[in-house]
Amino acid sequence: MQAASATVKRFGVLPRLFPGRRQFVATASQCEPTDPPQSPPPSARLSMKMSGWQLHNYGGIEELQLSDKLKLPQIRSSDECLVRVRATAVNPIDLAMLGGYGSTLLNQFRCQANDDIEFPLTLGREFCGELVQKGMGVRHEQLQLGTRVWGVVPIPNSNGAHAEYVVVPASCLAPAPKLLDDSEASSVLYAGLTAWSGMYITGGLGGPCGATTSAGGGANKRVLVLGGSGSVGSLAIQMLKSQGAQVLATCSENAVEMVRQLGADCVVDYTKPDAMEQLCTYAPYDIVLDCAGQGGQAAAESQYDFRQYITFSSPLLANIDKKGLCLGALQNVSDLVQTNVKTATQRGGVVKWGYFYPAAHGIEFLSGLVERGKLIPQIDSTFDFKDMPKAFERLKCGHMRGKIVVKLQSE
Ligand SMILES: NC(=O)C1=CN([C@@H]2O[C@H](COP(=O)(O)OP(=O)(O)OC[C@H]3O[C@@H](n4cnc5c(N)ncnc54)[C@H](OP(=O)(O)O)[C@@H]3O)[C@@H](O)[C@H]2O)C=CC1
Repeated sequence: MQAASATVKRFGVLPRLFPGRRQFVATASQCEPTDPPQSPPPSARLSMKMSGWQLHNYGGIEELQLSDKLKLPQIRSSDECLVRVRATAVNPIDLAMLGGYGSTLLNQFRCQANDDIEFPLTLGREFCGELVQKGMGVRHEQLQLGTRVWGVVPIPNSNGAHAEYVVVPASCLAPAPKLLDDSEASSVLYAGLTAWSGMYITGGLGGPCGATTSAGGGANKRVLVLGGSGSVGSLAIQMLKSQGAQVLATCSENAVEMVRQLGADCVVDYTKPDAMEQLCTYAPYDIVLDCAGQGGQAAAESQYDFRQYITFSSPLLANIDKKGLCLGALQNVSDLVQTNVKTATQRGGVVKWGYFYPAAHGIEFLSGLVERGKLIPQIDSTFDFKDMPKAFERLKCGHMRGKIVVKLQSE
């Protein structure tokens, strides 16, 4: 009885904050009895305004504008959650989207889903924060109000994580691993799920179970990771080693030691004249994972053999930006076929395009690795929220050694 009244006090404020969406949002009595009695969560302190970085035009870093008068993003369907962001990260996709990359296709999704116009747009694909409100359909026991969570924002969402609050589907969230602080926890999932989907969905490394469950897999497979020093590459190496794969990785000279420490069995400095020769020595590879922005064309030009070459730098969105939906789609088919004809005849392998995919079982896989101490995030640099443009400047300079983190709250 005591617990129930405490909870009413805690969540009684929510329907008043969002009068139009009462049917989607968990209130006190609806959360009981699964919610244990807790001290008042931050939801009780939600205000209608928040700070966030927005774009009103595509362009350079100067287009990023900070405002403290933004409307909180709204829960629009019963499976969504509102999270107060404590830390977020800046990824190459943010910099690209700032310049308008992918807008032709992504706007189709955005406008269909939300009846929204293109701007304002808030970037930011991943975060660590606190669950402050959830839709009525969110029944996961682990997702209680007040839970410290980590999560990702699906690409078409126009409200990203470079703001005090973000709304995402519950499937894009999980409790943040206790071993990681907020900054570390904000830096894993976007790159981690990219590597995971490349390996297990596109590459089929663990068979059907690897793609549809958190089982992983890949023991004794030989994988070459191009760009082992960056965000995706540094996580891919650790994920592969945790599954018993043989891992070769490329990076530039000053990252060789770091990449070795991540567990790569052999590290090749790609700037050395004999780099290609060295890579040929260890071929053939079951999978080459291009985390270095090389693209499919590089597969045809390589001298080593492989079964699959999976690049995360596909021309898919750029072709559609350039030629429109129909002609761009045709161009994509043509590019993929042409690249594959070349590589099949020259190297005997296939080229595939890999993508970030926000799969709940991928998050579960990554959570498991962190909890077992098999995956340690690499942080390149950390910035305060007010210095977001500096974080973008850092990314623009390149030569990343892990992730760029932006903190909203001190830990
Ligand atoms: N399709 C998708 O859904 C996604 C695609 N991506 C793409 O994947 C790629 C990797 O992303 P991310 O890890 O975040 O990027 P980062 O910028 O964090 O890492 C790239 C790394 O590659 C190194 N590098 C550059 N050139 C080479 C080379 N020729 N050989 C080996 N290493 C090289 C860089 O260091 P240095 O220059 O010092 O060598 C850097 O450490 C990017 O192109 C990104 O756009 C990422 C996420 C999702």
